[in-house]
Amino acid sequence: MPRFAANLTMMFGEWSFLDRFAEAAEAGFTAVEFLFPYEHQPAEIADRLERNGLEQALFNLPPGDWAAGERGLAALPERAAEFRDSVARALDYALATKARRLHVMAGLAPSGSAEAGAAYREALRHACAAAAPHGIDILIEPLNKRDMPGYFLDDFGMAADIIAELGLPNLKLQFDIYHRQILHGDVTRGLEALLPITGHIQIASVPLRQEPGTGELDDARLFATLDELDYAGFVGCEYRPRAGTLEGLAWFVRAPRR
Ligand SMILES: O=C(O)C(=O)[C@@H](O)CO
Ligand SMILES: [Mg+2]
Repeated sequence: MPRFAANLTMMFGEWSFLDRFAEAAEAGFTAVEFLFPYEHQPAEIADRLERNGLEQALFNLPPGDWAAGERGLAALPERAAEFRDSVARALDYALATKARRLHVMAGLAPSGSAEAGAAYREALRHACAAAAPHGIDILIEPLNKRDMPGYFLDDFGMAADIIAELGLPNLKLQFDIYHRQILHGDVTRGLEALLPITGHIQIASVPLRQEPGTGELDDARLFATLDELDYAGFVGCEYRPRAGTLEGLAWFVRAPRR
């Protein structure tokens, strides 16, 4: 069974953000992820991880003005300086929390735009160079067009091509099974083909983005497939509980504590 990371942005919303760490540990999780830690000091997050014996699997770089609809900066040529600042800020948090993976959001830009493509590649080169000395991977995640209309990285083939083209050892794919199913389907073959370049996996039911096992995919079989493929990374539980986080955990198989 893969090692699951509770997504503290979507799960445990019944508690305040800092209290979600203890609740996740109590529920049996040994790792967590979330979108953004930036409303709290790095030391506060590190303390919650330490106190609850949790590993920080992943979080995102600052995405620009999220409340105003921004969804990342990397593919926005006019925001290159701000993007570089966001890399430094995220690395401060990654070092404090011992996170080994950072998700770089591309932003809203036409997928076919040469200018956006060039800015994106330059941004990824910069992020990977800054993260590499710390043993940190930079992840890119294709997002489906229904949840994230206008998002630059909207295709798994495009992500794989960019990773191959840049050839950076710490640039990896964030394979979100929910987005994969909506964008392309063919999830098992996708995992088989892309696992060598995958640094993180996420799961949610399709189409409602709720608990695994409640949608159109056979999630238990996909977890077995990950075991068969010797996937040793995390599976982030990036779903919105249907009727309470704890009430919806019947699907969850606790990993032995490491
Ligand atoms: O939406 C997702 O899926 C994510 O993983 C986020 O980090 C980006 O919105
Ligand atoms: Mg995701």
